[in-house]
Amino acid sequence: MSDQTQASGPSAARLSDRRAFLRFLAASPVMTPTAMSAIAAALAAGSSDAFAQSYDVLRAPQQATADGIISAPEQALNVFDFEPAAKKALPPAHYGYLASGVDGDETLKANHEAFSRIRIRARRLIDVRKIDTSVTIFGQKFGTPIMLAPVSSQGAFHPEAEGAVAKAAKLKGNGMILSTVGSTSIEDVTEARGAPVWYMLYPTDDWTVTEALVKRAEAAGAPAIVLTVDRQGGRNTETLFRLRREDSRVCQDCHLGGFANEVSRKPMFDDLDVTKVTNLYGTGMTWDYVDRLRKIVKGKLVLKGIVTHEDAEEALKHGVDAIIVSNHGGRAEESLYPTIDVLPEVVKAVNGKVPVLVDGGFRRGTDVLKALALGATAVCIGRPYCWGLAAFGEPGVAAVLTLMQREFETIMKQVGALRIEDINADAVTRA
Ligand SMILES: Cc1cc2nc3c(=O)[nH]c(=O)nc-3n(C[C@H](O)[C@H](O)[C@H](O)COP(=O)(O)O)c2cc1C
Ligand SMILES: CC(C)CC(=O)C(=O)O
Repeated sequence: MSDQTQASGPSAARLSDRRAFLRFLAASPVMTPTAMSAIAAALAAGSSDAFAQSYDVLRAPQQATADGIISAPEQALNVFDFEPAAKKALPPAHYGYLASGVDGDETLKANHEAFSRIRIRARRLIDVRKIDTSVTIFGQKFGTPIMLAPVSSQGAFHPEAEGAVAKAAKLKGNGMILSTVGSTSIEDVTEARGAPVWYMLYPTDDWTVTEALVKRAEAAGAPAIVLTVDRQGGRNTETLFRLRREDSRVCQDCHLGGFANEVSRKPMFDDLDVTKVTNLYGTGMTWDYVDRLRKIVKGKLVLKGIVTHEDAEEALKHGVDAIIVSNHGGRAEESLYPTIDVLPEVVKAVNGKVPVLVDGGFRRGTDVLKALALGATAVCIGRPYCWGLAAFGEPGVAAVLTLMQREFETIMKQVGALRIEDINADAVTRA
């Protein structure tokens, strides 16, 4: 297994000093004699899993904080712990921008809730001590099938913005997709990630500008252009508006709104003449636009925001190289089906011809396994890594990625899968 998947926590140096480590464990208020002797035996046997085995007992006493909100990334038990920490760290309007769905947030909530209707079938008596979680998409190998979805304006969450995210993604082996309206240029993100990143395109209504964005992304090495197609109808981000009642300060980074703001401070539009551009979303885009883009994109063209088999079939006809099943994390339309529930119809329509990715509500390793079992090639997460970023910068993002990866590896072993390809429909059933 790569170093991308090792547990964080007490350093290797501390682990190598067995006696000090055992003294440290013995001092823990939750340590039981049985757990203590199991850990001592594992250490004596030189097991590289010693820390993993002891981790459950170790981390419990580190948790308490005065207000129940974590104050360091290593205190987190799961990714949910980062959300209140992000809320505490951010001005209300910035948190509102991150948290918001649309209308009553029904799609947003449904995305995650839907995972509990899918149950996992555990398998026994398979030697799962060594597993491989790597996945290759478009010839690019990642250490994990958990990718980072494009999230705009990350400067609103942390001064290091997408740069911090890219560094954590490099450390943990996650693929990354940069938003057109990111706070950091693709050149800087690529350097921080140490590898090419995918570029998410919001089309403008000036073809010259759109073409220049694509060319710049490809010149920076982006193997894929990800066209987001689910923001054409406008939206009502009510949670954001509610929190802005508490925080009326203007923010150039995320919620001032309007095209001028969105491009004027975003580095991908530097040096471009944007005087003719009036819109990033309501551009009247149709399948003709996909054809036009297909002709100029030299690498792979991906559509993000597909939620029906009809559109998946159409996408294939138009030469698309991959699909991301997405409802924009519940930020586009209200009352949509959860993405995990529409994934099977898209997978069926695509029939293995191109990779199918999915995002929306992924918070647990088990969520990831369920999607892969239902035919996804990889999954993307949005808000969770931004919670980590907002609360603690790069170490926060790294901790979020570590926790999800650790949970994913655990459930992979529990279903007896040694490689990503071993995860199939037999691993899940509808509740
Ligand atoms: C604050 C925020 C900004 C986003 N910005 C973009 C964007 O610029 N382009 C895009 O295609 N999707 C954007 N998304 C949607 C994500 O790419 C992704 O589809 C969604 O966050 C996945 O759901 P999750 O947050 O529940 O993981 C954004 C999401 C959030 C929360
Ligand atoms: C509105 C855009 C600037 C970013 C986006 O896609 C989002 O906030 O969901």
